[in-house]
Amino acid sequence: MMNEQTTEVCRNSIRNDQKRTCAFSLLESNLDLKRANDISLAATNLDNGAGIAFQMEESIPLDCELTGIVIIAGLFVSEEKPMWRLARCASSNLSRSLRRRCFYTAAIPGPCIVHKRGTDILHDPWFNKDTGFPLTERDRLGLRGLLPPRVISFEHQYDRFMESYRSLEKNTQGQPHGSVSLAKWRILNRLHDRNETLYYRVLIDNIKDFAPIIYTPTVGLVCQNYSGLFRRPRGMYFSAKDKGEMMSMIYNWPAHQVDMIVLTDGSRILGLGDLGVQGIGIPIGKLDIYVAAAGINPQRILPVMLDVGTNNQKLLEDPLYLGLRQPRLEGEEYLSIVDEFMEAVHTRWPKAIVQFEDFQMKWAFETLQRYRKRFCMFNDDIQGTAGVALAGVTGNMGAGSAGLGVLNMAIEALSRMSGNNEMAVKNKCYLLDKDGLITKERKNIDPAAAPFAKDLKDVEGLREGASPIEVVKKLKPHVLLGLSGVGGIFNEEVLKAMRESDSTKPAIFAMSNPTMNAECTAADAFKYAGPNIVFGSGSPFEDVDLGNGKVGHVNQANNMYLFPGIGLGTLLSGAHIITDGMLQAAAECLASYMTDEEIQKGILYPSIDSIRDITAEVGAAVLRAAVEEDLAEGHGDVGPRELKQMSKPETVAYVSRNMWFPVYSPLVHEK
Ligand SMILES: NC(=O)c1ccc[n+]([C@@H]2O[C@H](COP(=O)([O-])OP(=O)(O)OC[C@H]3O[C@@H](n4cnc5c(N)ncnc54)[C@H](O)[C@@H]3O)[C@@H](O)[C@H]2O)c1
Ligand SMILES: O=C(O)C[C@H](O)C(=O)O
Ligand SMILES: [Mg+2]
Repeated sequence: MMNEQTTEVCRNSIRNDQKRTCAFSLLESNLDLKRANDISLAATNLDNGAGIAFQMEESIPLDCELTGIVIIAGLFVSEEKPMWRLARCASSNLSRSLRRRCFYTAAIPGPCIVHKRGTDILHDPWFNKDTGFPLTERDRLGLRGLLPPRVISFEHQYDRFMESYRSLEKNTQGQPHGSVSLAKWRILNRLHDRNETLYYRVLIDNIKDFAPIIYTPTVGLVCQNYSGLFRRPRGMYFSAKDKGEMMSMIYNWPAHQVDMIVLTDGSRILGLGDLGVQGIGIPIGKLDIYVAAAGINPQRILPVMLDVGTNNQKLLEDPLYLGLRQPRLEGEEYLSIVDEFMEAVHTRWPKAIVQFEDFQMKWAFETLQRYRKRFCMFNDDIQGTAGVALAGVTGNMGAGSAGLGVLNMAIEALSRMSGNNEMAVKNKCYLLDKDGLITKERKNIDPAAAPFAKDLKDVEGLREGASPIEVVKKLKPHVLLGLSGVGGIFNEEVLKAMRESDSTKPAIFAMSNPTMNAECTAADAFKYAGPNIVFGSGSPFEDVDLGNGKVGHVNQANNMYLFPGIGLGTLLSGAHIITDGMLQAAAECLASYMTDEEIQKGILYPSIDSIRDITAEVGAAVLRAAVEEDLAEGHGDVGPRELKQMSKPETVAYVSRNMWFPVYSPLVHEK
């Protein structure tokens, strides 16, 4: 606990607005820096919950010898520099083990009201702290005797988990990649089921290592094996059998408030096709990213599976399959189920945002048009993918929901950025699907693809249905974008043809997921198309060693860079719909995030490690677009007028400040 003298110095410093002195006092005093919770609480007391601001950059010399645990607690520091960013910056030079012990939090947790006691708390991952319950709390909540006597700190629990994870990595070396990834997913999933605070903390701190496990690509494998892996339900399942019941079912969800829903019908899971009810893994993974990247409170998220049957024969015949054993509903029958679900959600949580994910193309477009003016929703594959591909799009393979979504938005943005009219930009984009180049000669052309179909007289030397190699050889494109879901279609011949690109730095994006479905690997892209390419892939690949100390940089061109900011920005704006303007703002924000120098080096996106920074920027861009369109109704205590008055940096700071961060809150029981 903080001693009397230090408390007094800090109190005075705050009163006199000498925040720096206060920080120094904390560091130089003889504090017992081993008890994170104690310090956080002390800080809360000092400022009556308004928080302490520590000027971290100035107050902790980067080379100082730190023997204890550094506790960085307090609220937001200054408009331009949110607390956690300062903290991250200050802690970046510390050793790995000390860094992990830095508690940078944008807000000191207030007490959390819990309506249960005893084992019910231990079995509730929202509140459970495992061995971390302090003795006083064990008394208050009827937990004495239900846990081993020793109280283990959060940091200790964290280390314990990471040790077991690292030893799993060590012990499974050399084993097949898929089974190792599943074992890693299992250990993380068990923690998720048991203790959400610790789970999200390890996820946030190790996002680069863990994203490939809880999200793409391992989540694909999890979905494929879901029925066998199933132990406990997560999220909600609405099925065709629930027709007429959804309005009451929605009240079965235990949380009073839900901010973010990710919904799938399982019909196009990554590039793996129709996985029926097993697709629930996708909403779960996306929402984990929402918590980690956007700081959406995990008590306010809801993964949803809309089970309308499956056309996957293998699953229908699988005795373990957990979904409805019937073919997919079609037409009006299908839409009536989605309608009922949307109405039910809107009735209970009118402000909840619904992200449609991995719907097959026909329903992806149809539902987007049907709901986007009535509900706060967006389709991530159509609308969230565009910005990550916006680095420059002139050639496109895969005329599905993602490919068309990218084209639509990219044409608009590129024409705005370049000053060319949309038609001029569109003329430079060529669309291929499973039947090759799409031209006006195509029979039964999909209405969504029709605007991009080429007139044969404008594509001299090419024919309807021209193959990728024909198109690449003829057009010498600057950018080759793959959203086909078909692994390996950027084969050696196609990649070699990209050497003749008119650009000195051609871009090759193999965006299909998971890894097996990528249009090419990073290694093949650099090997066959040459070292000068810019490479992006939906699933992560290792950077490629090009010899002579040169590295072929791999960019993860995945909509995870955008959707968390779209959701968070919309939520904080209080807008009741998500407009093209808001989505465009998100895309342009990401497109302008990197410096020219970085882009020259082939680095198109920041490291996943800084996903919270990016999300804060994207979220702020979305929020400001909502304000400009007069759609922002405000959120919580912050009304539309305050939002309007915020400068750009103030908006970024506001967004960062509203990100939830996992720390154990004191639990208070109420009947
Ligand atoms: N990286 C990302 O952020 C991101 C975002 C969205 C989708 N995706 C991936 O993109 C892929 C497609 O998603 P979608 O929603 O557009 O699916 P979709 O089923 O709607 O569309 C797939 C399209 O690819 C075309 N196609 C199939 N075989 C082809 C071939 N051999 N050559 C050229 N085109 C071919 C199909 O005709 C169709 O037009 C999936 O693998 C998905 O995981 C990635
Ligand atoms: O899920 C992903 O990793 C990206 C995208 O939404 C997809 O459908 O592939
Ligand atoms: Mg998707």
